[in-house]
Amino acid sequence: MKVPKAPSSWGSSETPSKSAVSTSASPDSLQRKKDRLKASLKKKKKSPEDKQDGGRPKPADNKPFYASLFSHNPEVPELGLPETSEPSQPDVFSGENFSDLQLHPHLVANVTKALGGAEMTRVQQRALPVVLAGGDCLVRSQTGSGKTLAYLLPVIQVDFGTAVALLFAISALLWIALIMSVLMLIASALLIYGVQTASECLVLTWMILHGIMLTLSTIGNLYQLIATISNGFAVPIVLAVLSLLWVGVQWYWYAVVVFFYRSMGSAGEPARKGLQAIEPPVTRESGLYALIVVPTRELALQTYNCAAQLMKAFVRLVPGYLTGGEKTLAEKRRLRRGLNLLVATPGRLLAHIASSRNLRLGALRWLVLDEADLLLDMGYEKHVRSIVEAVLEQRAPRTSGPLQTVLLSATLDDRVQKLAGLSLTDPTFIDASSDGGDTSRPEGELVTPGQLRQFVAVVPAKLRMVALASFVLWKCSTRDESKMIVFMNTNDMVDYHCALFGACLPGRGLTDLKICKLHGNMPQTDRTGVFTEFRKARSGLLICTDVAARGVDLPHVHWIVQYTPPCRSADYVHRVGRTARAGGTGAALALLTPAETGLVELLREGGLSVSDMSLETLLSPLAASRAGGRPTSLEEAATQLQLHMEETVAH
Ligand SMILES: Nc1ncnc2c1ncn2[C@@H]1O[C@H](COP(=O)(O)OP(=O)(O)OP(=O)(O)O)[C@@H](O)[C@H]1O
Repeated sequence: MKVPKAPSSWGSSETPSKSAVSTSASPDSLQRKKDRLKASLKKKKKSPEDKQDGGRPKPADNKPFYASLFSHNPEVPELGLPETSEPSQPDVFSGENFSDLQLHPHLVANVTKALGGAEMTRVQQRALPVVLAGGDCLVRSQTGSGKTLAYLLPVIQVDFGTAVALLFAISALLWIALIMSVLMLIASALLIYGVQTASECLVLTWMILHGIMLTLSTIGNLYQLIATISNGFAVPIVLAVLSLLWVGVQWYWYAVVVFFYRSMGSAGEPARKGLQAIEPPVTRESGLYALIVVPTRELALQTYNCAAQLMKAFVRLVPGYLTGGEKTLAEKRRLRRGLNLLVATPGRLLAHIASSRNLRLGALRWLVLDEADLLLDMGYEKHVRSIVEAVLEQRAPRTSGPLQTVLLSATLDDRVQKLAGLSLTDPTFIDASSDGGDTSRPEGELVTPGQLRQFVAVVPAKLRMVALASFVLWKCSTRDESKMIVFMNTNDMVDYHCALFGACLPGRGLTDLKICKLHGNMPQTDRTGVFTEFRKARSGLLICTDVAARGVDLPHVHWIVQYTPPCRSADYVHRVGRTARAGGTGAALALLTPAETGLVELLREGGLSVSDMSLETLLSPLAASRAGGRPTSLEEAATQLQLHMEETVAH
């Protein structure tokens, strides 16, 4: 495999030179190794080629080859962190079920099936009633706590009020009566054809009685007519009332039957109607009712998939998505055919609002701004403002009713509050980001799932790549914990390490490990392919930039590794939030150079509990392996792996 050369900005620190000194980190062992190495070098006479090559030794004659990985490294500071910390129990669930909210049964069934459980998370339990009631809402919650459903369910759902439930029960009973009547008709037909049994005699009796009632009713109506004509009073009034009641029952019956037919796909009058309950029924021609704006393409695709799954039972409703990187013409075609719910990234959405006649916002009832702080971080502030303005301008409130806006954000800084001021009217603030929804929580406090185990390892820059390779070999060879995401800061780093690990690691026992990459410089089709594939996979290694750090939901990820530290402690929280989602377990490791240990202090100040993972622990899986049929030391094993990687790059 062709491995790109290391980008110059970081290549020097990532690719140690091959010199002939090997030491370990502690001063004593360092000295011992130096002595041993000097002794072995004295025995070896330098060849002319060695001299030409700056005096560097060559890995010849089956002699062990030492690189300078363990020498001239800066001192690793003592962080004073505990070695391990016990993860706490997941605190994300509320103890209440989706069915407690009287959502449409089809929707509850869909959600329960999709999630494999019916219990709501805390943010869902707090936000769903507010959003269902139709009010604007500002939601803050920890990563992976299920915010998406907190707004998607009310948009799609139909309220199932008590009165409606009663009517539904009555209509079910009348249905039973109707079915019985049909059965009786069939039975009487059989009777006419000469088939007689005891039950058919009963049917016959019922039919005779029914016939008598109908006859009496007809006579009564006739009598009423005659009596009215002859100016009588008492009898005609009684008969008129009875007649009216009878007509009323007939009409009620008719209404119930009609209602029941309609309720096969929907049910009743909601306090705030979801898409499925709007009258006249929403079809793809009805226009756009719900608009969800998200910052990244992956998140758009993921939210669209979630909506499409929930809307499965409601065949008339059509969801869609618009993201940058897709073909505009295909998107225009999709818009022309009609969509009721649209998930979009801001840039492409605005382009369509400006240029596409088929994207009309006049009927819009729901506007959702998801990951609002990231939208602002990514420089979409102007876009979002223009989108909100276009919505307010194009909507026809008289026909479409009030606009409901939901804004979701991990942080609530001034910028987010300004955006909330622009788009929300008298919003309810829901903070489910900490136990008990403590809204007095300081803004700077970092919240990660309690069940997430977090580690930092201080690793000299030269050793970072081999430490990562060793960690991947260690964790991805065990079946239980073999889905891992590694975050790096640049696209070039992702390309380089993905190609390098893809070439080197399979030969070291990870033959089945799927290694893939994701960054913003890849074609959209590749990005979508990788995202979809890694989502479905039970194991694999994804090397990526922060394009996958926010909002994306990649199930069953066991380890998050931060190969380079994030720019802000909030970004650390988002990265590690790709594991231990929705009450699941997970672990995170940040590799820091001695110069980067300031992050630990930031995390501690933010209230996070991180443990120490030593370099020896990281490399120990290599030392346990056998090279050339004999056990190797930790340094030798690490050096061999490093050289293997260097030679792969060189050839
Ligand atoms: N009630 C629930 N029970 C079990 N799993 C759930 C529940 N609600 C959501 N999930 C699952 O939790 C995962 C995270 O959900 P979601 O992506 O909505 O979280 P989020 O809060 O938006 O995360 P982030 O902050 O990373 O954007 C998804 O896989 C989703 O299917």
